[in-house]
Amino acid sequence: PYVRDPEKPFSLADFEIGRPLGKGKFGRVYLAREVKSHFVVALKVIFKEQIEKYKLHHQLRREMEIQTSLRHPNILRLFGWFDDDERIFLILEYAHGGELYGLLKENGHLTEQQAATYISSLSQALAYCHGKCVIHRDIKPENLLLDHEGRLKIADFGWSVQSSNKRKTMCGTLDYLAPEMVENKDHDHAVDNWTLGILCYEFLYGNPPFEAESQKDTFKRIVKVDLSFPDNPNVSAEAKNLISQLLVKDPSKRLSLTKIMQHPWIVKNADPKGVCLI
Ligand SMILES: CC(=O)N[C@H]1CCN(c2c(Cl)cnc3[nH]c(-c4cn(C)nc4C)nc23)C1
Repeated sequence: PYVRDPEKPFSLADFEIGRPLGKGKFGRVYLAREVKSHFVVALKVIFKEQIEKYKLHHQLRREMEIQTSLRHPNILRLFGWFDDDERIFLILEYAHGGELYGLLKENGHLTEQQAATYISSLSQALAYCHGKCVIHRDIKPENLLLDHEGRLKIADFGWSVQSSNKRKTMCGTLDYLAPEMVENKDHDHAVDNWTLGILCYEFLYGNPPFEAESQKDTFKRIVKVDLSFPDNPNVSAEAKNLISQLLVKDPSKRLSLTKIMQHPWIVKNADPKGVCLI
């Protein structure tokens, strides 16, 4: 097979560009193929004048250094980057299965096996990040992708790219923020544990637990932890038990990532290989 000289930097000429996958404030993401190897990637284009305008060089560099250093089956790879006069190009792993959110909206909710497998994968990915002192992986649903085997991939570098379909309602939503964040207190990695509780609820019921007509009402429901479980045959008592141990106001009292992975509902329902053939 074709082996590339590792020293030779990539350039745009090395890629054939395909359809747009998503777009956002800082640029677009395209399906692309490396010409010689036929290797398929997602190519994220960021306009330099946008970076200059918002003074975001150091944040972008930090995000790229972090993303390049993270190697985990549930974190989307950043293979490298290159630039031309007006654009920076990030060479990203392509997730063939698309957005997990699409699967959730299509079926209305996930099975307990799917939900437990994805919560387990997220917990493992976050434990890996926290182990490398990388916190605050922004795990909103639009950042969760699936590979060709249905394995979850966290695709976020802080450059939230609004994908090309649906989820316009997502941007600016408070639904996933923990109390200490909406109350603007300092927060640490325990916010991710809260978000896992939100996601687990949403995977099983089809919508986040504190959804309300207005942001103000969502805010009130979050700070009050106004949690209720509608009667639903698809949701077991163990699932509710896990969610109730994550959606706890005091960050120090939330179930740790290790305890999540050992929870009976996870042990019983999660696929050990993290693969959930859809
Ligand atoms: C957070 C984020 O980046 N969201 C969007 C934009 C790029 N991005 C992808 C990224 Cl960054 C990587 N792989 C992807 N695969 C897909 C995709 C595949 N199908 C069948 N449909 C889609 C959509 N999208 C990506 C998804």
